[in-house]
Amino acid sequence: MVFLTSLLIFFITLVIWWGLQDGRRCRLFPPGPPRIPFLGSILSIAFKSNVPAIALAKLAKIYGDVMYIKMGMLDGVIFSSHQAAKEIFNEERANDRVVSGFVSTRNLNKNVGLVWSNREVWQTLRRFTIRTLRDFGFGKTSSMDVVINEEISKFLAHFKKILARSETNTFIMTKELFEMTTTNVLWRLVTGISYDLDDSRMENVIRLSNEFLLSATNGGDISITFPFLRDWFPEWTERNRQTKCSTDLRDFVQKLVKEHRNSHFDTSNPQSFIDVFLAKIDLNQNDLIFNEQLIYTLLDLFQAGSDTNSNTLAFLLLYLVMHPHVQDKVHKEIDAVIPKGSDVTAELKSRVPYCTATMLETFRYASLVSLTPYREAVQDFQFRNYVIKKGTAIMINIQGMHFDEEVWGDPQVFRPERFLIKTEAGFNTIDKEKANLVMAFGGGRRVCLGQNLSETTVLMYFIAMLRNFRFELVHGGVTPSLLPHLGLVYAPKPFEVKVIQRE
Ligand code: HEM
Repeated sequence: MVFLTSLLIFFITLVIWWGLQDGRRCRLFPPGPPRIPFLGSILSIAFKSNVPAIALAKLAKIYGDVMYIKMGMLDGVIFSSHQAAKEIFNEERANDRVVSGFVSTRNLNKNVGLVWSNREVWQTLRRFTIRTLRDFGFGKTSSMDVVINEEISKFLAHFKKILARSETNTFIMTKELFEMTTTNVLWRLVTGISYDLDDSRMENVIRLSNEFLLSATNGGDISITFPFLRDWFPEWTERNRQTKCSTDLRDFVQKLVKEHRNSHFDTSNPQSFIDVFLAKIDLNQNDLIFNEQLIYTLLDLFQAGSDTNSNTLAFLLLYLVMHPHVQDKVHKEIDAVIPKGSDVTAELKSRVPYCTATMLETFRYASLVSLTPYREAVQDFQFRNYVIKKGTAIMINIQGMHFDEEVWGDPQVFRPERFLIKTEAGFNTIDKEKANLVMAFGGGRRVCLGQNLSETTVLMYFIAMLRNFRFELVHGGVTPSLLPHLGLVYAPKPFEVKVIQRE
């Protein structure tokens, strides 16, 4: 009994001591939910929602748009309003990425690639990549149109073959449908290669990339909140799976570069991004450009670009199936604006406001990347009246902002009309102010490098698909779920759909 009482007193003293220390440590930090030893605020988050970004958005309504959060061993500040995001995007001391947990596993603890590199390496590679890809047509509407249209034609033929196999014209829609074709668009611009849509080697590589992206959570991933658990329980914490996927993906890219060097490579006449990179390596003009950086840059472009566009298109079809009146309006606009037999071009964008609004609403509603990949405070700095300490993770809650009732009014409703305003002449046009509130691609100096390509690809595939088909719920079938598979990039759950070929 004496022993138990002493233990209880010891425990209570320890908790009080911890509380005092914690209060002193966090005195100047932004406000946040209560913390307990070891777990921090994890329970407060878990009680709010099983979707971390939604839970954090609910807490932000209580504690404010700049909120301190302790998750296990991670100190983080969550930015939950457009104003707060804008302010932190301008903060030079919050531009680095946090490199730990699954990121360290993937990048072997090195400062490499585009997405998770920092400082000079990131600056050099980002500048070089944007410039070189632009030379190969990336971001230039006319060249992208040609590539995308060729891939769309291949894809439509492939899709019709899939449909022909079904007597009832129904099939299970998965995000895989668009993966190969949208990866081809990107990969052609980066490597010059376009794969067959049933190429099994590429299918396998895309599967590995998916597996990696779905193995981690966006917001409080255990590999970052309790990094030591990765060494103790590599299977349970997904470390083994992530190591395997990363090794296999690296092997694929290494082989690709080798094949490229052996077969296509001519320094004087570069045909793709890889060629220019290899030429730079050979000239050794910049000691930040070397083989390993090429491997990780390609890996980053591949992983950042393959799942994102295809998942967006799958989400888009899901929303159209669930909202047939939106699909009717899309069809009406396409039929009125695009003559039969003509190509779908990016230039059309200004003439299809309803389709553009539907795409924007999809970016908002799907919130594919729910929180921006964590950034890190590289030194202590003052933000509003608070101090953000060196090493704090900076998280911008994209999904939270996309579902903020004060901004959108009815965020749970899929309603493209929210992005439209009428011109004086009575035509619909995109409300630019509203469109700028869609944060799907992040912002500031680390804004998504593929935004332009994505918007063009998604819009052109969307129009091409809807011009040819109508998508409907299967009568008597299971109602599709709007809830996504969680992961670093959200994915729609498979759903059954009936496809009707349009005249
Ligand atoms: C629907 C499609 C896409 C979405 C929603 C998306 C979203 C994002 C987001 C939220 C970020 C983080 C930005 C930040 O920290 O502020 C990002 C970064 C990035 N994205 Fe995308 N992305 C998409 C497509 C692509 C494509 C097609 C590419 C390929 C070129 C790409 C390449 C990158 C790269 C390289 C970064 C890292 C940028 C940096 O840290 O400097 N993304 N993306």
